[in-house]
Parts: sequence; C-alpha cells; structure tokens
Amino acid sequence: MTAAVVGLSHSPLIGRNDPEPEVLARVDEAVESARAVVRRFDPELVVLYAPDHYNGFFYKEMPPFCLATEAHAVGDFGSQGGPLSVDTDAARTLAKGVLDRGIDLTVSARMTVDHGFAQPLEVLFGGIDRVPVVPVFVNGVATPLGPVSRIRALGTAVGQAAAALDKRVLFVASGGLSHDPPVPVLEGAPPRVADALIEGNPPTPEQRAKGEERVVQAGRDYAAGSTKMIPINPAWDNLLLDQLERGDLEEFDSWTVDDMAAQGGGSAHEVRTWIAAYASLAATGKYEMTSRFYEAIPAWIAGFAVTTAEGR
Ligand SMILES: O=C(O)CCC(=O)/C=C/C=C(\O)C(=O)O
Ligand SMILES: [Fe+2]
Repeated sequence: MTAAVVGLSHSPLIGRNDPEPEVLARVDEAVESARAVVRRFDPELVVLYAPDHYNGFFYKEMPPFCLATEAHAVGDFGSQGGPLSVDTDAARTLAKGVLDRGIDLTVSARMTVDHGFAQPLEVLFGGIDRVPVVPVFVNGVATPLGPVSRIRALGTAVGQAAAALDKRVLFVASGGLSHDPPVPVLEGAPPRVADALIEGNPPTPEQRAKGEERVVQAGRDYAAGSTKMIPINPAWDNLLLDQLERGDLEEFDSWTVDDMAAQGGGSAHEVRTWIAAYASLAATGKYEMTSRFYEAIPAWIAGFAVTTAEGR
C-alpha cells in the first residue's frame, strides 16, 4: 500500500468574497501543485476527513467522528449537491478495521454532508462523484469536544486499516486553520436557533440564502477590519504546520480545546481533520511533507493552507 496526504483549507466565501487577484493567484498555484501530486499519485481510494456546519450532524446526536458507507451533499454555498461516489465496500472494511482497533466509531449508512466535504472533492477532482471516497466526519465546531489524542488515535486506526486494503490511498483533510467565522453556537442561542441546531430541521431556500448572505457580509466586514471575531493567527497556524511537517504528531495530544479556541477561534477545531489525516499517513510509515503553502486571507475568514505529503 502507498499513501499520501493533501491538506486543504475550505471556505464558503471562495468565489463569493475573494481577496485581491495576487492572493488568488498564489492560492491557485498551490492548489495546482496539489492537483499535480494527486494526478501523479493516482489514488485508488480517497479517505476524506471533513467537518460539518449543522447540515448533517445536530445536537440531537452529535458524534465526535463518523464514517459513512453512503453520503450525499446538501449543496450549500454554491457547492455541488447530490450523492458522493462512496466506495461502500472499502468504507465497511475500514469501519470494521477501526472498530477492531478499539476506536468507538460511529457509522452512517446515509450521511448528509456540506461544503466541508464537497469543496475539496470539487477542487481536487472536479466533482463530488469522480473518485472512490470514504467520507469521515470529524466534529470541528460543536462543543463540547473531546481530547485531540482521540482524533490522532482515530487517524492512526484508519491508516492501519487502510494499509490492509493494498491500494493507493490518499488521505484528504478539509478545513482550518485558525478562523472564527459566524457559525451558530448552541450555548446562549435563542430558542428558534437552538431548536434548529438540535433537531436539524432543513432550512427553507430563503433561510439558507439569508444565512449564507450573513456569512458573506461577515467576510466583507472582516476584510474591512471591523469585526469582533478572533483574528487569524499565522503564528499558531505555522506552529501546527511545523509539527505536521516534522511528524511530531504526539505533541498535539497536549493541545487543549480551550487553548485552541483562544488561539485560533471557534472553527480552529477544524484542524482536527489535518491531525487525523497526517496520523493516518504516519500509520503507514515515514513521510515527507512535499509542499506547504500558507496565507492569512481575511476575505475568506481563513488561515488558509495547502500541503501535500507522501510516504518515503
Ligand atoms: O447559515 C450559517 O450560519 C452557516 C454558517 C457556515 O456554514 C459557515 C461556515 C464556515 C466555514 O466552513 C469555514 O470558514 O470553515
Ligand atoms: Fe468550515
């Protein structure tokens, strides 16, 4: 088995509130070099770690992570909707392998996913139905959150189980790094919002459009410097990337939920997807980070990173 990683930040504001053309050109270059790595690696299976933003997972039952044997995307923020090309056999094999290794994995036979999953599949492969994929939801917004060590353990178990498949497996991480976009919070929410976060009543098209416009406006305000959001934190983001590059993944076990939120904002927990993906690759052998791009992009409310890594 050979393995590789692409880490790719997502943002619902891409294409809706873009930064200056020079910034876009630098991002495009980084994404194009990630695509080149993917083309050369030619994965037979993609294991995609991504969060959800209250489109598929709700407080009625909120697992820390969940692997899908089938999935469909809601098509939020202009992302592609419809079924993902899930490799159900591989997903079942991975789920069994992860459970066999003592990780209390939740399994979904019909997962609902949003732009967190759709965007990287569109960016890297041109659509959500192009490559055999195993979607793995990693909670990155809904507190309370468990210790990061459990995410590393999940990634390790998935990597070990994937090694038994005897395929070229690409692990993709979607999200992060430091960012504090306006994602609703249950604690202190008005009853109507709290009810939606708990029950997950699908929004009407008008409600969805209103929510998306709120995020776009937040991006404009943030880029203009007028906001109460926690600032993008390039030092913290680069510390994370340094640890991933060195392969010092055990060091993440001492990172605390409170400190991560203070350093990187309410959605900084999306870096859990990166820790899981790199732990999966590390479980298959030594690796090298072969490309690393980072830029703070206020218009997208994102500490935005693109990295690739491959087994040695
Ligand atoms: O309607 C809403 O409030 C939805 C908010 C939302 O989905 C924001 C998502 C932001 C990200 O995915 C991100 O910046 O990572
Ligand atoms: Fe997100």
